[in-house]
Amino acid sequence: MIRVLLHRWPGLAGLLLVTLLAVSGAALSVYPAIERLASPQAAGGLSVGDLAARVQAEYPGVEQIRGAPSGRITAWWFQDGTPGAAVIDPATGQGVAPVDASPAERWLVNLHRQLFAGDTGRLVMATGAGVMLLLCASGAVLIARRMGGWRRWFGRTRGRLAARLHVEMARIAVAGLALSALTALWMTASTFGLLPDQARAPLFPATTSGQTGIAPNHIAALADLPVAALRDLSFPDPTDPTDAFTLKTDRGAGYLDQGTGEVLAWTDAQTLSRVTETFTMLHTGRGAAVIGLVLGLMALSVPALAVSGFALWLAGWRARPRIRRNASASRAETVIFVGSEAGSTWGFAATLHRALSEAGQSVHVAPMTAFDPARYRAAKRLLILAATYGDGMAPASAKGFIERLEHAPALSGVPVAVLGFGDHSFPAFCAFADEVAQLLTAKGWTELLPPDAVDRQSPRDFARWGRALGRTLGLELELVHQPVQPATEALTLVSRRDYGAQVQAPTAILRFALPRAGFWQRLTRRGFAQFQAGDLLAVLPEGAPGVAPMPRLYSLASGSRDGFVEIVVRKQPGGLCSGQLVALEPGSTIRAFIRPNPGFHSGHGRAPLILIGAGTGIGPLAGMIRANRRARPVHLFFGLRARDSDFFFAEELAGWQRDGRLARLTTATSRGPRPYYVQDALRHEAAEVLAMIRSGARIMVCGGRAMAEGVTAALTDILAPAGLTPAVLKAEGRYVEDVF
Ligand SMILES: Cc1cc2nc3c(=O)[nH]c(=O)nc-3n(C[C@H](O)[C@H](O)[C@H](O)COP(=O)(O)O)c2cc1C
Repeated sequence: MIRVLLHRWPGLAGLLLVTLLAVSGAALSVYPAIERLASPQAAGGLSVGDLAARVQAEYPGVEQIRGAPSGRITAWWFQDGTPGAAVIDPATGQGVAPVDASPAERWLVNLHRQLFAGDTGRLVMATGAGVMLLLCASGAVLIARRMGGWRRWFGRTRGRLAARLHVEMARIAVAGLALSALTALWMTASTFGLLPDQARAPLFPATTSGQTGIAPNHIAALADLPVAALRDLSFPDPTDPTDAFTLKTDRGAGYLDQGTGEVLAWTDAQTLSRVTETFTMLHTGRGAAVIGLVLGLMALSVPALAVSGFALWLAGWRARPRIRRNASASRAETVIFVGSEAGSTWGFAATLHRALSEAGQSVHVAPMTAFDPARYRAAKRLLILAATYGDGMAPASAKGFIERLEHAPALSGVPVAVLGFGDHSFPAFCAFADEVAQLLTAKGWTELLPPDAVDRQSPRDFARWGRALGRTLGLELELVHQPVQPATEALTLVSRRDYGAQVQAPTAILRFALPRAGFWQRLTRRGFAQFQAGDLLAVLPEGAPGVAPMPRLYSLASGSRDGFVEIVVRKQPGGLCSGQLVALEPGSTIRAFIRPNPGFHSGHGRAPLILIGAGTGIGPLAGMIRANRRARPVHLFFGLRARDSDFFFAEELAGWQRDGRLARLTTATSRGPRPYYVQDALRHEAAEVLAMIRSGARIMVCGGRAMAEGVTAALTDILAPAGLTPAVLKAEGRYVEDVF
């Protein structure tokens, strides 16, 4: 509700208006600082009386002197029949600069306050400020939720780049943006006379002394008044004895006799008008130039927030299949939650929605991020379809679900079923769905069905679960879902290098030409337009005609900047896809698409990298070293069987060592009189490894499961003297694995 109604829709609707307000406001924020630097300031002890006398000496026809909170003094006069005005140097009373703002500033002010459209424009801009305030308030609540509480406001952010950027900018800028929006609304209300804050001048005195000619520096009320407190001093007509000085200060307003200097009438400013003055100062920065500049800088985050917010919405919108006739959350009997990263689970959810709707139920489908039990007033059951990513992590559309579930009371009489979507070749098979199921039980939710899993988007697994669900609900439920694969590209093999024949493990490094990315891919930097080593190439094997093949995933040993697509493939005994790939000849083609794997990217920092790989696991690590053109310190531990048979990338590794991309290479060969594995090499170099970790190194492991377990055991021992564990490093994102 907060995310959608109070943040997403107002944000999308007000995107351009709020951006325009913020950018013009940021540009205007520099003027008060310039004004402050350019305006001569009054000396500390100077009184308004002395200032007025100095100005009068220079300009005998002076009519008005104004003081701004910034310290700028301006005067208006009438001399020899012509009006004049200038910024005044208080030390001399002489004009030093013209009063008028520059044309650029005037143009910006007109745009920022009223869109060049008078009162209507003012109201439009005020609506923009209102939307900004709403976005700040709802955004702050969403950040607190995402971070797991207000106290963790500045905690580590995770997730996609656009989401991270959005949160990181917002949590710094939100207070300033809210202040700018609030003060803008207040000023608009004051402009339209909606606040009872106008400094009410007292009634003009009915009688005066009838005398004229007192010098301003002889008027006690002016002699005691510091220049900083002056807002406006209007001089009387010396030929009219019934006229008087009009004085406005930061404390109030009144009239002074032009013959005796006596205070004829006075009204103190009301609290509200002081609030208005303070708010105006904060908003415009006039009188508080540094605050103005800081707020201006914060306003500059708005275009970036708008772009990242829009990109997030667009990505979510594109990833979600259109669910037709989605019942509202409050009326649905069955609520289906989807945890998905790449979108395929949404397809399963759409099939389930259609089948249940056809059986006469009202069904609502939502991402797991929208979980809010208070809304499901008519719900009789909840169904959770959750994929798993990384090392048992939540997928994008389930971020924050665990925290929400922890804080929500169980709905009584509303049982829940959890169906995991995963891939058995990952060690943490459906681990996120398992975590959800366990937490539901711990929080006292009733189980509708025992937790189940769909392996590699298997239509059979899904249909089996559907039948079990049907039995529980007393329905005939036949779920037929054939997952739709992303569009594939044809890749042509350009070269191959063969290894492993001597150790009965035929392996090839296959290099394909980079296919031309389509317009949309280039625009959104997806697919073959933008990938890096560690992402996955999903290859569709040739199968029996009419049968949709499941893609097989291979870690990429190259990035799009390399200009080719490279993978390392070992022929698996009886393996359909690996057999076909290893048999490819240059010129032949395969069909494939890119699966991003952001959890296994080397990142951009300068922190050292410890890369550990065995066998074909060297592939993505070699690609990361090739991309290391800025010579970040990289230490590679490479486990192979025998140097003369499967030392993949041997020549390139030597070249990368020479040109600084690879700082150090340690190989461990397992075949021979004394088998030696990467975990042995790690223990052997424990001191160096620990020193690198202490200096902030990130560890990346790629290869078979047994090797990864051996590495974890070795690192457990190596880290112990520093009071660290692999689990701690994993939680910090400094220890990542790509295990098969
Ligand atoms: C980079 C990556 C990491 C994955 N990690 C796991 C994992 O740790 N455990 C698991 O069971 N499945 C894992 N999977 C498999 C996905 O969970 C599975 O393909 C799922 O059906 C994807 O659903 P989605 O398309 O809705 O995101 C991973 C898939 C990818 C591409």
